[in-house]
Amino acid sequence: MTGSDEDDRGYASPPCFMHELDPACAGLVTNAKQEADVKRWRKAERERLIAARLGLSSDTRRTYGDRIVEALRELIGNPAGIVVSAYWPFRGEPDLRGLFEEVDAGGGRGALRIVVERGRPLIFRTWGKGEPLERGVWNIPVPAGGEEVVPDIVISPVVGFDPSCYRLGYGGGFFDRTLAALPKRPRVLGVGYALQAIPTIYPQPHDIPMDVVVTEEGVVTPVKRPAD
Ligand SMILES: Nc1nc2c(c(=O)[nH]1)N(C=O)[C@@H](CNc1ccc(C(=O)N[C@@H](CCC(=O)O)C(=O)O)cc1)CN2
Ligand SMILES: Nc1ncnc2c1ncn2[C@@H]1O[C@H](COP(=O)(O)OP(=O)(O)OP(=O)(O)O)[C@@H](O)[C@H]1O
Repeated sequence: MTGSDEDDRGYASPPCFMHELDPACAGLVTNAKQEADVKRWRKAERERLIAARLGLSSDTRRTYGDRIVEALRELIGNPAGIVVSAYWPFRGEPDLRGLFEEVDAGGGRGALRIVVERGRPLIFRTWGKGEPLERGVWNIPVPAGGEEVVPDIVISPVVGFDPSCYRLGYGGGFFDRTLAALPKRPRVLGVGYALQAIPTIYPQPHDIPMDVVVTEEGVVTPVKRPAD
């Protein structure tokens, strides 16, 4: 159909009406793309960092884990009357299980985290050395009994961390959902090896920074962020 109005306009594609959109809505389009980019980047970065961690020999991981426990002992201080949530290590995470005995001996309570369901916050149940465990989601051992508690201190293993102490985890969103849902914000002590330090995790609105991160090299405190 030559000579139609269409041809006379001379455009190769329909005009863009983006400028007529509500700017907030146009922003959503950009944010959705950014979010997808960050998700893709995080997935690749998790794989790289977990592989690097598993690349450490078990002897090295044990030595580093012992140093991390020493620093945590200082940070926790007197555990009398408080609930400290540690974790059951997997995929090469530092093994801090000795802390459960120390916390109990000092008059505190140790607790383990439990995945109730994907997309839901974690819950915490008390656990002490020798008490029964059962297999939870992803086969992570969880207390078979114990009492549901709100921890005063949460020791959180990282896959990666940045200078602002933002945490990259396994991608379930459990950490941030749990902190957002707790009735009282606990002290959050991240733990990892120094090789898990990255320049940024590209923090998203849901990401909540940790108070400190402990590695075999010492304690990282967050650099001030512009919003502070
Ligand atoms: N030792 C330990 N226990 C813990 C945690 C932890 O970080 N370390 N978690 C701390 O919060 C929770 C478990 N978090 C997990 C989250 C995701 C996957 C996981 O395997 N995810 C999928 C991919 C998910 C995705 O990208 O959508 C996978 O790797 O195949 C495993 C554990 C509770 N218990
Ligand atoms: N408070 C929240 N409310 C709703 N969704 C959330 C919340 N926190 C995280 N998510 C969602 O969970 C997904 C994974 O988040 P993120 O990449 O921060 O996981 P992660 O911190 O690496 O994982 P994990 O905490 O399980 O170790 C994201 O798509 C995010 O939108």
